Amino acid sequence: MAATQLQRLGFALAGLRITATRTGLGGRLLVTAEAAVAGDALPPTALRAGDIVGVERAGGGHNTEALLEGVVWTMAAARVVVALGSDAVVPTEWRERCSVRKLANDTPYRRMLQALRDLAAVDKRPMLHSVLFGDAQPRFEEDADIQREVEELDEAGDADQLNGTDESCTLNPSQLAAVRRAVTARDVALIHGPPGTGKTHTLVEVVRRLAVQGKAVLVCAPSNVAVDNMAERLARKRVRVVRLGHPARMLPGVAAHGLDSCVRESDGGRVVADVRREIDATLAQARKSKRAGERRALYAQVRELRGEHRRREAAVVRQTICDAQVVLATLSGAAGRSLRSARHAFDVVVVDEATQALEAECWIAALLAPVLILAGDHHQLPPTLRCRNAPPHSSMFARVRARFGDAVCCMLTTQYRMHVDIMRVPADVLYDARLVAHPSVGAHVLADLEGIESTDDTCAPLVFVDTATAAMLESADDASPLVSDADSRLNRGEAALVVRHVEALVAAGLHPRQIAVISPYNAQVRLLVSLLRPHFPDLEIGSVDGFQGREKEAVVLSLVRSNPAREIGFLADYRRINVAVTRARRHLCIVADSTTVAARNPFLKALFAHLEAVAELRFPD
Ligand SMILES: Nc1ncnc2c1ncn2[C@@H]1O[C@H](COP(=O)(O)OP(=O)(O)OP(=O)(O)O)[C@@H](O)[C@H]1O
Repeated sequence: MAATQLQRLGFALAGLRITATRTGLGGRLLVTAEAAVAGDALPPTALRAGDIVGVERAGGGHNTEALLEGVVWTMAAARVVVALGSDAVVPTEWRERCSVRKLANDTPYRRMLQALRDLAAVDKRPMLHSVLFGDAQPRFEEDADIQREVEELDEAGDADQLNGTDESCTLNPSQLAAVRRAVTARDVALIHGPPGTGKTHTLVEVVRRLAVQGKAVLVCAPSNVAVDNMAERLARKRVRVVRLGHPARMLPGVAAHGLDSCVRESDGGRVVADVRREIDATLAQARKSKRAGERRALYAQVRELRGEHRRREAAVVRQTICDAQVVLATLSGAAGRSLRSARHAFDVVVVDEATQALEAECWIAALLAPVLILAGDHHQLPPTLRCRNAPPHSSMFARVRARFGDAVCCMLTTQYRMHVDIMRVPADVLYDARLVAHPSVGAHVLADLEGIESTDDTCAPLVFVDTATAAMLESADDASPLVSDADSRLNRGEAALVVRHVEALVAAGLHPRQIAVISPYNAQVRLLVSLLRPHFPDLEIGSVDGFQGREKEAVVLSLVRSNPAREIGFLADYRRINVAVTRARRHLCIVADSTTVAARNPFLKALFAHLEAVAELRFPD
């Protein structure tokens, strides 16, 4: 498709001119492109920092060979900066007219496939693999000396916290048990963290203790955000971390711990930077030179310098990785070039959000160390698979847990988020009634917050607006141009009720930033955005799937489905409903048609019975 057509869909920027090139971190060629008319803003686009894109000459849409692949480095109103490979040369004739188009990214897929091939080629199966295949029991250190060391670390950790050298909260008993189990694992350990139970907090402590013991630790997660979260928290605990990955995909605060940045700050890195400057100067000279012979010689010099740059940089990268106590990367990033070429041996690999990773992604991690620690919650949503006919799958975490149960898995049992009424059904039905609310949150409601008026809404942790008698039927989303939304549904009646509820919460004194409006259906999300965003720009409105891992003081949930056939589509996945109802801290309002949705599976049945018994009930007409 031509770049101009793609531009209309938000996937390309056409008619650009290149206004600057310079060598950036990692020897990448940073290309700045602006609108052809100087000073004009770029058209609206869906391109974001971190996207994989191709730079091509204008009209080059049919010739993918003449496309330079790179990553969007920064995006501003008037310019886009793309990081190309260190060997890239942008032909002079592209400079006046070029396009940037988004490319499909099959790297994660290729890396997973490679991990499975590597797994198949393993000669002598390590014990970890035997346990992961279910052929051997997981083992834990029972050696008295090691146990004593673990206890000493408990005491040292507590002392840090008491002395104020560690600003974080102490570990509760289930967290402490999970930490002890994880640091004594000889092959695999699982940490099961239901919503709000401090899974990441616990995992950070596991990693810190392993680092103190002198173990080389690799920390992974399926998403960049989850990796950055771990990196930030570990750095705050003064653990020496290095975060692998493209800086354009890291949170701004984490980029300082990025490999590029660590390399740049090192002595060897400064020499590399000198070589880079020499490359830029020689390139500029070559571009200016009018004599073909001289130009050829200068380009040859650039090639040589680039070789030297690569060699020196590889050595500094290797050293930086070896010097770090903890290396962090996405699961896919762990299969990338920097780690492969560093050939660094890790003692332990830790994977956060492991239930959001595909089994094959987890094998990337499992191939990199003899001990694997996975943390997650198999009762929340698994990764999204775009293939409609994909067979049902479970994560490595869920599979290993099903095989070995409590022999391998420690569950965190105190949650620090929800009022007990909000927590009750997930706690009883999914978490074996073992989940309890910490006293600091168990009874909290919105009215306890400063400046919030006491109303029926702000004093109620649970409100159920039942549309069963109101004939508010769902409809299909005919307006969406996207094929993927063909099955999406909306419900205008529910949307109006959601608007009314948000208005009431704001009138009682809540800041819109303290509220989230969520729905399982994208069409309903779009409708709610159109109704609410103009009045409440700070209100967060999104899909249930996109809100996993997040929380707000108040959540308004619209379940949408209302039809005579009582079809509930993907609401039937109890994990989606679990995520939806466990995001609120003090107030959850559910807008739904009980006749359509209730009693369709044991979880929904228990949820609606609980709503009828405990929630503040409303019946709109
Ligand atoms: N032992 C503790 N004492 C006091 N507060 C705690 C403790 N452990 C965790 N918390 C608090 O609980 C909240 C959730 O912690 P964290 O972000 O680690 O949880 P999580 O389980 O990773 O979250 P999610 O449910 O989003 O996966 C944080 O505000 C954290 O400070």
